[in-house]
Amino acid sequence: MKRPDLNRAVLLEARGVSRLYGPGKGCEAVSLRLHRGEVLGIVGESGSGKSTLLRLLAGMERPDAGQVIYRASVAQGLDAAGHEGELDLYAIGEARRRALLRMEWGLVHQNPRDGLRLGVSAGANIGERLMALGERHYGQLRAAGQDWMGRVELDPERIDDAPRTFSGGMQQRLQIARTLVTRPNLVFMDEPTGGLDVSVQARLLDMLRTLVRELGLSVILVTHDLAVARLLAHRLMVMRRGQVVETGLTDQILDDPQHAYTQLLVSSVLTP
Ligand SMILES: Nc1ncnc2c1ncn2[C@@H]1O[C@H](COP(=O)(O)OP(=O)(O)OP(=O)(O)O)[C@@H](O)[C@H]1O
Repeated sequence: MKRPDLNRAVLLEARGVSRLYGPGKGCEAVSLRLHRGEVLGIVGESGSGKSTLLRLLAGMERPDAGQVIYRASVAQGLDAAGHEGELDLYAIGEARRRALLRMEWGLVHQNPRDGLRLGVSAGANIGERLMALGERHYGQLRAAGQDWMGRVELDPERIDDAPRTFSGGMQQRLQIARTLVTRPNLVFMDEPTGGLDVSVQARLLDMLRTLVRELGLSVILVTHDLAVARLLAHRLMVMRRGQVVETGLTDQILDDPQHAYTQLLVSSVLTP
């Protein structure tokens, strides 16, 4: 991925967030900044705390300490100066937090079944998020469903089919369409290609890369797969036992890791 413009405004910021389930288990005093239009990859071996951090950042689990700040004004492309539009995620109410996730953010789960509604059609899965934003016109909802099925390389003719009739890779594509149709200001992805066959993974990754670039998405990406991180992320944060051990541009981290743990990770010794 191209070198990002680090002068871009900060969209999401974590200040010393912690959530520990036991010593070294969870996430401890993590600070980070995600700039608008940037993909930040959080990498580390299984159990290093990546998913815990993602839940804290996405407003799904309250940290024991620290703050998560979302700059709504930056999301809307407005001036980043001042504190206007700055939301302290855990100081606002639960309803507002949930609304953010529904209306402004997107979440791609590792398992598409966690992100889809299996009882309704593919088209309804895509249209539903638009309806939450106020779109009521049936023809437009259907057109958006077909358009997005095409964009994620699903056959638009299958718009009325239930997701459970799709393969795992197709379900993941549908989940991505459902997430991105509303053009979210911030997207969280948790192992988006995990659990799929290698050949299916490669195509999906290629498609995701294109969408991220075309839409200029701001993404927090959790993955243990360094090949996925290499392809999608501008910057990486390496976690070990709940702490950040190294942060930097993706190519720097992967080609010239400084920390001994990152060196092991990159040399594949620790990757499953
Ligand atoms: N709700 C919870 N209650 C107790 N322990 C938890 C909970 N969630 C996570 N943990 C523990 O915290 C540690 C970090 O887990 P986490 O899922 O964040 O790691 P991860 O890097 O995402 O790993 P994986 O890739 O395997 O999901 C693990 O030891 C896990 O067992």
